[in-house]
Amino acid sequence: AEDPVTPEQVVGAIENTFGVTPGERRNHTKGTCATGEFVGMPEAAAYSRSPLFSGKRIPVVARFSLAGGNPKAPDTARSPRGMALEFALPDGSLQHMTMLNIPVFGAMRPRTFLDLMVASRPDPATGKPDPEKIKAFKATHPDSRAQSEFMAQNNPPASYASSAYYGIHTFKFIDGGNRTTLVRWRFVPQDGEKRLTDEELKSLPANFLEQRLIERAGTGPVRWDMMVSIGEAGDPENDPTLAWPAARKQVRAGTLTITAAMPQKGAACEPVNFDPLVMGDGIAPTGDPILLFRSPAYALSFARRLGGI
Ligand code: HEM
Repeated sequence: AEDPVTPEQVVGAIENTFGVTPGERRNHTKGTCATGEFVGMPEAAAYSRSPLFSGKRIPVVARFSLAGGNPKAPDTARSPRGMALEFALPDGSLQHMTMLNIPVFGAMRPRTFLDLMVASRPDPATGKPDPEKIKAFKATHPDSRAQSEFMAQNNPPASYASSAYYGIHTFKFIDGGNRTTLVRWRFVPQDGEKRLTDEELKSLPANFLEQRLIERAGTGPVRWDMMVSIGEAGDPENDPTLAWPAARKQVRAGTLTITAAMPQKGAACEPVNFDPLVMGDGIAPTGDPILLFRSPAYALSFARRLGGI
């Protein structure tokens, strides 16, 4: 079905809801830079010819973030956390993975995301979103439910280092013989998943995620296992709101190691546009309308912040 929503409308709606911090990202404005490396496993090379899985050490620039355009969002906020990775592949090309700590997204079409931004705009009288508008949004957008349910049942992470991050979209792995496999990937923390308790949600200060990550990386490497689910015929390919059956074959595709973290100002991740469609050979996008929409939306946000707007 035709969806005439434009990146200008959506980025404009994000700006209207959160305000603009000149020179900064329109979304995921609050964040922390990190650096490290990735080493792929031969099991993944059986599905994808990407140099990511060559077994060589691949330098990584990473950025951890809080969703939303508020640069002062409290680290206890019940919003998604992000992990964005840029891999410098041995053949000179780049691979991006721009993930969230939730397994399913809250929109199957850009229109739903736009409607959420409009519904979340603070009421000038209270400075907060109007609960009636949020209620009406939820009632009219069933594709938003899986994400809200997950977030209601799972508190935010205690540290960026103790969270899993999900690619959410379905991607294609392409092997040396041009055979395509549908996959979904996620990064599972070797530190284990630790969430804030209800008590901590009330008592912790606004800023602790950056400091905890810098301290954790200072004590030694922080690692995640990259896990890949292998799709089967009939698995949803173009809908990021639907999970795949848990029984899908799991392949350990590699290990991400973060060795240092630092404030984003002036650090390597700051000027990167983590466009999820930046891909090397051997990995390709599906027709997921959210995945395809993200690229021009990020480009617009990137152009504005580079222009100092
Ligand atoms: C219609 C859907 C979406 C829209 C319009 C949207 C929009 C944006 C925009 C404008 C940015 C800032 C880009 C920049 O200035 O560099 C951003 C950042 C980000 N988005 Fe999305 N997004 C969407 C869906 C998603 C999904 C599905 C994921 C995860 C699977 C995701 C993960 C992230 C992350 C992790 C960042 C921060 C990247 C960084 O650290 O630079 N977004 N998004």
